[in-house]
Amino acid sequence: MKPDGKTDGLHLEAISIRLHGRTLLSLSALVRPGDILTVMGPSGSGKSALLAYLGGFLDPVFKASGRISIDGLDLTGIAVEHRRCGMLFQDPLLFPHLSVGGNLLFGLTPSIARRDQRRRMAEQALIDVELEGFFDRDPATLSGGQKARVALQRVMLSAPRFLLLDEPFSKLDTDLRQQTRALIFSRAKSAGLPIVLVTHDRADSDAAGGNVVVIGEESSR
Ligand SMILES: Nc1ncnc2c1ncn2[C@@H]1O[C@H](COP(=O)(O)OP(=O)(O)OP(=O)(O)O)[C@@H](O)[C@H]1O
Repeated sequence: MKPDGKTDGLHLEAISIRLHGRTLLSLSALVRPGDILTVMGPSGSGKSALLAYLGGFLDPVFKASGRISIDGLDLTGIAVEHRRCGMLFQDPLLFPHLSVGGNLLFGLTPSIARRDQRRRMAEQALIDVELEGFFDRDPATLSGGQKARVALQRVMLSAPRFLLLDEPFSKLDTDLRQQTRALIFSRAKSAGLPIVLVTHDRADSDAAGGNVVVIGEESSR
């Protein structure tokens, strides 16, 4: 419990997103550390807009209101670069001009100044996802699942306060999808991070623990 009397976690209070005068979504939720809130809804219902609002980079064409806080810290007015929110997308979006290690070092906070220390952290992050020895590899030579694991560790090294996942498993085939999902969920749980997950797949929401909000139902009818 925080000094302001609130429970730890990501609080979404009376979030509302509008587009051209129409309310796309309204929601309130608490996502506790290590828990996952799954957001589902038809195409165009505003799932990505919600993640963008939580991350602090919503296109100004949308009008949004509501309070976002994490562990009692109000994030609503905080700029994207200071929110410390980790994002994973459908595509792992690894930088093609950097090695796997370069991608991981990109995620590390500059406050960890010693180069050897930074490298050790990146190497350990690779070991943690069974990619030992991949530091100097070109990301283009990695499989989809390996790229997803590097993207996850780049995010984790940036010491996020919470994670936003926008269909990060949808391009992986079934087995790999299951494996990658389990890995991401267990890493987030052990780090005590709240997750907001956007997906179209019931298997994802079941694996995430079944805490689901469905948005945009009226607009799909
Ligand atoms: N920059 C923009 N300018 C105007 N309209 C936009 C913009 N970005 C998205 N939209 C519209 O806002 C609505 C919500 O879009 P959003 O991408 O959040 O939906 P979504 O639920 O994530 O869809 P999908 O499941 O297809 O990814 C849609 O009607 C979309 O066309």
